[in-house]
Amino acid sequence: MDQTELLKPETLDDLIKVLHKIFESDNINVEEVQNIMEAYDSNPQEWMKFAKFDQFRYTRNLVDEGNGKFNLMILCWGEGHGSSIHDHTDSHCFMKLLQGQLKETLFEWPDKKTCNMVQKSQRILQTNQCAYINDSFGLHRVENASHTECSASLHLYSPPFKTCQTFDQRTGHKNTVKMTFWSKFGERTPFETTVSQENN
Ligand SMILES: N[C@@H](CS(=O)O)C(=O)O
Ligand SMILES: [Fe+2]
Repeated sequence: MDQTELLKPETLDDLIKVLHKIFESDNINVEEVQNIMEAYDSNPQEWMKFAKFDQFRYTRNLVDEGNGKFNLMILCWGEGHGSSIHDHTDSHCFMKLLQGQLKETLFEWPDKKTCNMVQKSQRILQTNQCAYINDSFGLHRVENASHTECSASLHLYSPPFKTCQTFDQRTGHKNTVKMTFWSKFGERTPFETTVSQENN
């Protein structure tokens, strides 16, 4: 067993250190990363400085650039906020709930004849749970279905990516969209670089 599997990260900083160690290798064990992320008990005091909410849509807040191997970010979901149906640009995507709940709906990749997109499954992710997806699993949409509670999730993408494809649920038509950060390392990103955010 790899040594990192035995460690429980006590803080977010601890978790980031362990992730750096794991991603030094080019062979990623998905289950190992998922277990480590799940083992961290979310402590809002440790991540509050990154969690910047917007009134209208979910925000992406960069926490760590993982030595170029991964991007770690906190997504902040106000009541009713959700993403469009999208892919993950051939990257690994880990998603750990830090606060509240999120509903994840999986879809099949549309084929040429498809009009309405085919829904595969749906689940509710609970605080501290860590989900995983890559393009071979299909596409997903994530929503904070609550009308009274906001949610926050910690996402790790490896390798990092700057665009993804979004899909129209009724037609299957796709668009490439830029993905931008609402804040980086706790500082609000200047306005010019956030105008094209379109996935939310
Ligand atoms: N993959 C999405 C968030 S989610 O809906 O999984 C993003 O990075 O913005
Ligand atoms: Fe996603």
